[in-house]
Amino acid sequence: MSQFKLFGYDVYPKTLLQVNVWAIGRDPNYWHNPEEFFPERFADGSIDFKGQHFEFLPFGAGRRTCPGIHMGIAMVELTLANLLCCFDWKLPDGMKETDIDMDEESGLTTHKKFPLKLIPVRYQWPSENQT
Ligand code: HEM
Repeated sequence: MSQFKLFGYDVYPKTLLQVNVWAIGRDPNYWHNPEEFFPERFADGSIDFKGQHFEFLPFGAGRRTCPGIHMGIAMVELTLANLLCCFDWKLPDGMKETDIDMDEESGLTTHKKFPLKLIPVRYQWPSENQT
C-alpha cells in the first residue's frame, strides 16, 4: 500500500489504523438516543451486524471481518433463547428497572461494570400441569 491522505492526514505504509467502532456505534448522527439500552431499535430497521452497514460493526467488516461470526451468533442466540424459554426473570425485591446500571468496563472486550442481578423463576409449561 502506498502513502495516501485520509481526511487531511497523511497515512504512511505499514501504519496501524484502529477504527473506533465503539464511537461509531454511539454517533448521534446515526443513532437516536445512542446511550439508551433499547434493543427494539433493530426490530423494524434494515441495519444488521454482518459488516455491510458501517454504523454498526460488532464483527468488523471487510477482509479481516470476524470468521467466527456464525458460531458467535449461534452461541449467543442459543444461550439467550434457553434462558428466556426456561425462566421468567424478575428483579430482586425493592429494585426497579431504572436502577439497572448499564455502565461498561473498558477493556479489549466490553463487560458490564456492575453484574446484572436477576432472579430466575422456572417457567411452567402448560403441559407440565397435566397429571
Ligand atoms: C459474539 C461473538 C463474537 C464477536 C462479537 C466477535 C467480534 C470480532 C471482531 C470485532 C473482530 C475484528 C474484525 C476486524 O478487525 O474487522 C473479530 C476477529 C476475529 N474473530 Fe471474532 N467475534 C466473535 C466470535 C468469534 C468466534 C466464536 C471465533 C472463533 C471460533 C472468532 C474468531 C475470530 C478471529 C480468528 C478473528 C481475527 C480475524 C482476522 O484478523 O483476520 N470470533 N471478531
